[in-house]
Amino acid sequence: MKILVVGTGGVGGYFGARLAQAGNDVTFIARGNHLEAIRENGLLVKSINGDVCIKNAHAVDAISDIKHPDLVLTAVKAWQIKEIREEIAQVIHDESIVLPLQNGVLAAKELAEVIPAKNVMGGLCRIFSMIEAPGVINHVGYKPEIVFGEPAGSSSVRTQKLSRLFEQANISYKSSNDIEADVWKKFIFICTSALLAVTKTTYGELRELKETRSMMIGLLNEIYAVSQKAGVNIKAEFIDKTIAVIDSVAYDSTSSLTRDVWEGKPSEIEYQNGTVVKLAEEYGVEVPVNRFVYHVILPMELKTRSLKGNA
Ligand SMILES: NC(=O)C1=CN([C@@H]2O[C@H](COP(=O)(O)OP(=O)(O)OC[C@H]3O[C@@H](n4cnc5c(N)ncnc54)[C@H](OP(=O)(O)O)[C@@H]3O)[C@@H](O)[C@H]2O)C=CC1
Ligand SMILES: CC(C)(CO)C(=O)C(=O)O
Repeated sequence: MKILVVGTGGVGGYFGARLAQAGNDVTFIARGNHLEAIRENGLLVKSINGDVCIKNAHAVDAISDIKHPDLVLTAVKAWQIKEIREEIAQVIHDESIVLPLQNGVLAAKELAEVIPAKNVMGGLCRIFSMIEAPGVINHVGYKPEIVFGEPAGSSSVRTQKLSRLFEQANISYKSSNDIEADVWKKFIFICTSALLAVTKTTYGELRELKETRSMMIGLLNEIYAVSQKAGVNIKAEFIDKTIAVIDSVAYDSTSSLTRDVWEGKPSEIEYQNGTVVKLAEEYGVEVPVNRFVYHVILPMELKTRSLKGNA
């Protein structure tokens, strides 16, 4: 299968390398010294599941350099979707699958505003990985998994095609019959990242102090209430299950947004708690904890973006 990985970071670098390792024709979109290093030395993925180096990885900086991919994995940060969607629309063919792996609930919608909706599937991923150095990805935690599904539910020829692809590449996957609910479930969980960021805690520290634990539970319940107004099919027990997951993750775990905020990098706050606040306003739901963490991070976010010329 001809695969285009747009964004060769923690996510795109890992999954793209596993697909290339399995013999697929993978092109990686990267830029700057990361692209140069990949071209010079190949793409090295260090992983708790076993390292792999894709020598002679096909890496370019322009999406327009590749024509007619069968599968496009979008693996840029959520706010970068709007920067890449026009170019993707220009290179795909009638049956290409565009599969977003972003955190948040807006990626598929933002892609389908420009790319024909029939080409866009719903998706998400789980992994703990990052760019360690130019040309080097480090997968340090979580069993990597891709979840995908038809926006309308049910299995299809292309969900079967993706299942075979990931199976052959030894990538854990779930073909979902309700990808909207799965994307929202991850969204509810991941929105605790901003609470970790503002309280300067790991999941272990956040959950053990009763004051921060109660904020965490409040934050989760608020997003659940928004999901119900949005008509997403999630049962109320999901919140208790999420709390149980948080109680079971390694004490020192954090998440990508938390680390981005701490490191003064642009973060996905607009696509996480910022989105919760906007949707809550639309639906008339009170979300005081989400509003608080969003507003605390916002000044740092705006400063970081203006310093980096990204505002
Ligand atoms: N990392 C993780 O553990 C997990 C991440 N996610 C989600 O996956 C998504 C991707 O995250 P992650 O992989 O961590 O992000 P990274 O920042 O590690 O990777 C994104 C890469 O895409 C590059 N990129 C962006 N736009 C372009 C462009 N136009 N041309 C070329 N390269 C480009 C970025 O370059 P540059 O830095 O120059 O912008 C960067 O190297 C996010 O939504 C995240 O929330 C989900 C689960 C786990
Ligand atoms: C929490 C985690 C690692 C799960 O995949 C994640 O999505 C992130 O760090 O952004």
